Amino acid sequence: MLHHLKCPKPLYYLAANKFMLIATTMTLAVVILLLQIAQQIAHVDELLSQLCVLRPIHLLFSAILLTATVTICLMRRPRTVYLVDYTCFQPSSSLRTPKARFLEHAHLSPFLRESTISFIGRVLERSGMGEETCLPPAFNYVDSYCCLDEARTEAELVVFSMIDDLLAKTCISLDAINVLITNCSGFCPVPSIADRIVNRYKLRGDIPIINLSGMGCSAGVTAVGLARNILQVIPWGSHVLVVSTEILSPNYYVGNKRSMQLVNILFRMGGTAKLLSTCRSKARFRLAHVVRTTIAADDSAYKCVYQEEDDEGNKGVTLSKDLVAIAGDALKAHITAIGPLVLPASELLKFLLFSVARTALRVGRRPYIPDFRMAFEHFCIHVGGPAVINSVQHGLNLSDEQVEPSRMTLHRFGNQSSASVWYEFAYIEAKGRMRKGDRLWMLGFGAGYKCNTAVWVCIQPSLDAQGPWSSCIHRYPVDVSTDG
Ligand SMILES: CC(C)(COP(=O)(O)OP(=O)(O)OC[C@H]1O[C@@H](n2cnc3c(N)ncnc32)[C@H](O)[C@@H]1OP(=O)(O)O)[C@@H](O)C(=O)NCCC(=O)NCCSC(=O)CC(=O)O
Repeated sequence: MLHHLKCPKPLYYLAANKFMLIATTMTLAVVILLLQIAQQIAHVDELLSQLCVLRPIHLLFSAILLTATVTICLMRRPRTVYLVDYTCFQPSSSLRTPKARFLEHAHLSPFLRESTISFIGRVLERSGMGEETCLPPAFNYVDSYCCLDEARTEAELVVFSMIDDLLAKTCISLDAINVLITNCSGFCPVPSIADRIVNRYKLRGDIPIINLSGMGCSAGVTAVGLARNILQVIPWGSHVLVVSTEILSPNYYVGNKRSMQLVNILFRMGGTAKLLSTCRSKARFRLAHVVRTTIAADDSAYKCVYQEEDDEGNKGVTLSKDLVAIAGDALKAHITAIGPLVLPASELLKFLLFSVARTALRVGRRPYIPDFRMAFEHFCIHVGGPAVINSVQHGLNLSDEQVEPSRMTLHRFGNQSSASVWYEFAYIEAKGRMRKGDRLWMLGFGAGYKCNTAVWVCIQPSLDAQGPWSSCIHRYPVDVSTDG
């Protein structure tokens, strides 16, 4: 993905600036310190005699000034945001859709041509998905008509069950939830999903609610970033409930355009609920960074995941064949922003030296790709499809073990849009791989086109963290190299 990366110049400048800043600050600090020591030695007697003439009122003013300065500095410092806990929707086995059933349904469809059905079969085999991924009941209807009630039922099933689990897990009272944020890209009923949550749980009347739609698969990270920003300005210790899902029933595509059928093939049910707070007492993770990059200004990037109607008027979402390359461009722009925040100085220095040498020697060698394995112990890469995962793996030089959570989530659950990265998070925890102090990179890609990051640092690993993997973690990892 990043091999066509020519020269991420901004990263070079940022690395150079960072070093210049560190070097200048350190030099200045040393010079000031030396000057002060020299002055003190020379004037120590003078200083002592001046201190003797200081009146108590001077000392009082100095103390007030110092306290005020420290208080202002502390107040202006951004508050740290924590993840109290999270839950993932665990679909019932009755919703399981083996590939044979999916294909049989395609055969029964009065709308699909033979060539479309054989395309579905080919892609299913190469999709990296197993036999246990789940779809809503509407996907089994032969006429594939989905009414609003059906879509609402799916939304309520997913959203209520994961919120119930989160309330039980965190023991938080409903009155302690101060803000609610939901994100669901393709199903935007009136009233919104967020309103339905307030209605179901009878949340307090002054709760601000935000409902994000049309924001694609990276919107889960967007919602976390929004929660972080809101937590900066509401009373300390408040809680924000963030709910991320994709509701599939109303978005089933019934036509024969291949790039629109791909969404039916790859996307599966899923959702997550998270509780964020500025209070650390019960938190399990600290939110270290949220960084968002959009390349929507570029026309092909804007149109590479695009909701539209085909020639016969069937609504669906087109996935462009260029999507993987465009995701690469978004990632390239993104690492320019995230690199200087997370990479150790040694890695930035290496990058700087390679870039200088490359420019000075004018060699057309591949640029140095920073080693993000030095910044993170765990990686949760959006489960876009096998081609997306492979390409991020190669682009960032990650090992098979580092992308294992992504491949296994694709195998067990399919592409669950913005919720996918949380099933990967749960996979790492269910495998018992999370340790105190570990850093996790959550990397979302989505329509727009966007690439978003959330970085989490583990405060307290869970002792019982099976989550959505409880019934199957012992069977994972599975070998997906033979699929297709
Ligand atoms: C679809 C695949 C699983 C197929 O895997 P393969 O290893 O077989 O690859 P392949 O390229 O040979 O593709 C097999 C067949 O699918 C066709 N094909 C592939 N991509 C296509 C597309 N976008 N539109 C139409 N056809 C497509 C090929 O032409 C080929 O057809 P033939 O067999 O006739 O030659 C993979 O290409 C993949 O993971 N693609 C990325 C899927 C994607 O876009 N995910 C993002 C979802 S959106 C999302 O999650 C959020 C976001 O990122 O925005």
